[in-house]
Amino acid sequence: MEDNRQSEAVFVIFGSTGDLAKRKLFPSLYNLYVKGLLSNKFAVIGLGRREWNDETLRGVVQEALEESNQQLDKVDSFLTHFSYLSFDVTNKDSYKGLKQEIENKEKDFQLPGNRIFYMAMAPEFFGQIAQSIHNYGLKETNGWTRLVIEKPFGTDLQTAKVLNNEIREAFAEDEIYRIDHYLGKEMVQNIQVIRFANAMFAPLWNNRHIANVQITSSEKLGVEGRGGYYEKSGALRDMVQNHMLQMVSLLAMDVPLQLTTDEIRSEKIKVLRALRLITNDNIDDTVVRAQYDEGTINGQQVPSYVEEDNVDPQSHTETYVAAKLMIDNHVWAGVPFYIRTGKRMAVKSTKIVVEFKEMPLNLYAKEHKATGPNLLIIHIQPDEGITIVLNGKKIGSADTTPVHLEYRHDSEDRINTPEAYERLLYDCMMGDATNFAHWDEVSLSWSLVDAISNAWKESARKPVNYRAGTMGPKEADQLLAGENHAWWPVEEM
Ligand SMILES: NC(=O)C1=CN([C@@H]2O[C@H](COP(=O)(O)OP(=O)(O)OC[C@H]3O[C@@H](n4cnc5c(N)ncnc54)[C@H](OP(=O)(O)O)[C@@H]3O)[C@@H](O)[C@H]2O)C=CC1
Ligand SMILES: O=C1O[C@H](COP(=O)(O)O)[C@@H](O)[C@H](O)[C@H]1O
Repeated sequence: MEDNRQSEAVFVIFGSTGDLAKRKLFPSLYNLYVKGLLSNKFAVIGLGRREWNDETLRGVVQEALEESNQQLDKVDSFLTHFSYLSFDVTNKDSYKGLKQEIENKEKDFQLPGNRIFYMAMAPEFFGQIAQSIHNYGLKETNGWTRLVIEKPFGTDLQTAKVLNNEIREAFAEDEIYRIDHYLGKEMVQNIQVIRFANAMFAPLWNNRHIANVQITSSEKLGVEGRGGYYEKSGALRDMVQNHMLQMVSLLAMDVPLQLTTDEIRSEKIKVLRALRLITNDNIDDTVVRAQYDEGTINGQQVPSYVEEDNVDPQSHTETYVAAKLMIDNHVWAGVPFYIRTGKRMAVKSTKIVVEFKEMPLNLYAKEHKATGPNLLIIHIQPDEGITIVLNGKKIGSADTTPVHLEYRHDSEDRINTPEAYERLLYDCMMGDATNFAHWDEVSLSWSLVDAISNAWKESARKPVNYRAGTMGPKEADQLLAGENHAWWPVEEM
């Protein structure tokens, strides 16, 4: 039985009139409510500058639930927990009204004083909001207080440090929950179970048996009206700094002493510390940056990146990154971790392929030349599951053939699979920060990303182009070819 007392809290959503709140936060809270994981004792205070009232917000929440195809049988009681306060985060006087509103809701719903402040707003406000929460006494309560912060956490190491210092003046590290929604995905969370709960993988998980690891996160979508943001971010900051490096660290971390937040984070941090630095000297051999050209997606002609709204026609912003990352430690020396991510690619897919080394002497390979390496494929999205690729005998023949052992979640499992945000909100209520990024992870990731970004500034090479609707530029194939490796065709797996 889950401990519902932990979820007896006020959720204060800064930016409740925005896109994230509507598409992700309201449906996730509702799912938790329907599943009984959110106690009946909770209140949500939505904030935004718009002159809305409680009814307007409740109407928007209801619309959000209808759009996300929820069963609406509990919606009326759910909505009674929502209220709205018109609020400008830059106006200090607003916080006095917010304090009063929180206290009123705590009285109305008989809450013990637990408060979650969720920043679903543009990052330039994060520091200021955290400090005002502290300065205006919103943390003075008999319960706990937690701060949930959306990405991006800074735009480089320097800005991330400034932001972190501002936040840390108001909240302790263990009160801060930095969202990386990939850490809420079912199969990303499954990486540790696959690795640490299976005798068949644990002894093989090192440079003696693994040839390379490939992580692909491809999207069909373009920048979808976010050109202004994306111009400054590019795929490097948008996807690599957070989601891709989080997956690398989960795949390469050593076995933690225990499954606690501190132990797991500490092992992940060691991986990030061991990442080989990228410099002007090795950038051209280790990282490929590219930008999409026009092309065809789902049978429709789509424009090139530089023709998108709010994008400079001369832009050099990368919409695709592929990189060969080396982890300079005892376990992984010599094993490339290849990552690639991009917009306007052939498929929407996130997959991890672990390629095992060939046997020293494989008699069948010699005879039949048809054996391939063993693979472990972790399907993160849209399909969820794992595939193990082995060599087997072709039935009725002496030839060998690849055999796929598949486990995919069936449709019933998938209906019950919570969305990433739902899991993360739940973890935050329970005080479990394991699947949130610690400051050390954020800062180490920024160090690598800054090194790449600086080397790009110095490099004579500009981004290459790839046609929209493809799996990226040929240069990304060359990145692997030098090591006699090739990208596995995730679009067909
Ligand atoms: N949308 C998404 O899918 C994702 C978003 N994120 C992150 O989530 C955060 C929010 O994104 P998103 O919802 O898309 O952004 P939106 O632009 O849709 O919403 C911004 C929100 O901020 C509020 N706001 C802006 N200025 C003020 C102010 N001075 N005082 C009070 N409220 C203000 C707006 O309310 P009003 O206009 O009423 O003032 C609105 O509710 C960002 O950090 C983004 O990077 C991360 C991953 C995915
Ligand atoms: O954080 C982000 O992630 C999405 C991709 O998320 P996914 O869960 O659909 O794989 C990406 O589209 C967006 O640009 C980025 O900000």
